[in-house]
Amino acid sequence: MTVELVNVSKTIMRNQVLDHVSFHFDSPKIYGVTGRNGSGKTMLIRAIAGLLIPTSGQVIVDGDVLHDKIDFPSSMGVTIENTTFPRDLTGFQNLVSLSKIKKTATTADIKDAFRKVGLSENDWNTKVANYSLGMRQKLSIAQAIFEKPKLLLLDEPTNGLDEESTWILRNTLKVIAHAGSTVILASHDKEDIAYLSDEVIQIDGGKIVNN
Ligand SMILES: Nc1ncnc2c1ncn2[C@@H]1O[C@H](COP(=O)(O)OP(=O)(O)OP(=O)(O)O)[C@@H](O)[C@H]1O
Repeated sequence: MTVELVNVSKTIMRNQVLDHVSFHFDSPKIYGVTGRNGSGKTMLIRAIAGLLIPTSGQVIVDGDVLHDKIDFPSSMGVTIENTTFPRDLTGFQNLVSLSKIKKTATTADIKDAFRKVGLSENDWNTKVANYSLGMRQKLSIAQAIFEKPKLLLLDEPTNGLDEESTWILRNTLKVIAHAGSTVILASHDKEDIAYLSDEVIQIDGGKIVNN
């Protein structure tokens, strides 16, 4: 999947959170977006996901302009900070209920996604109310990958993960990219960026500063 940002700017309450961002994302590749707190990483991810409408400029996904012909990229998985899930359902029940919306994934795909993020069968049969922070993070990533999206957008994916889980996830992301997807991840973690990125995007004050 290709994503083209053409002069994308966004102003929220006089704060310019994205400032004339132009970039071409391609597959199969992992893009690491990095920058200090408040630099605009999450805003960039949101704009690509169709969750933020630019004040000016365009986001073009596989040739289609977002908020014109389409509202969201057609094949997309996304994690945004503080994703919430119904707490009385198990992790497995949560993903089964999501899979009923688009009908693009089987229960085998869901179990496969749990394994790929390091959630055990015991974990995925536990109610989300009893999940730790790291387990919720894994569920959020499983939610993003279970439909095998062509575009995967991840905001701080290793936040809250222990070392073993971090490596399981990093290897999973490499496999997903090599299978042909475009992966864009925002991270503060230097090791995430160094190990995962085919291309690094440094952002500051809503601008890409390394291109
Ligand atoms: N809901 C909001 N309304 C208005 N401004 C916001 C909102 N959320 C974030 N901002 C502002 O947008 C700018 C970019 O924020 P963003 O969340 O993209 O930063 P970030 O690089 O992801 O930061 P962090 O590393 O802390 O996650 C900041 O100036 C922030 O104050």
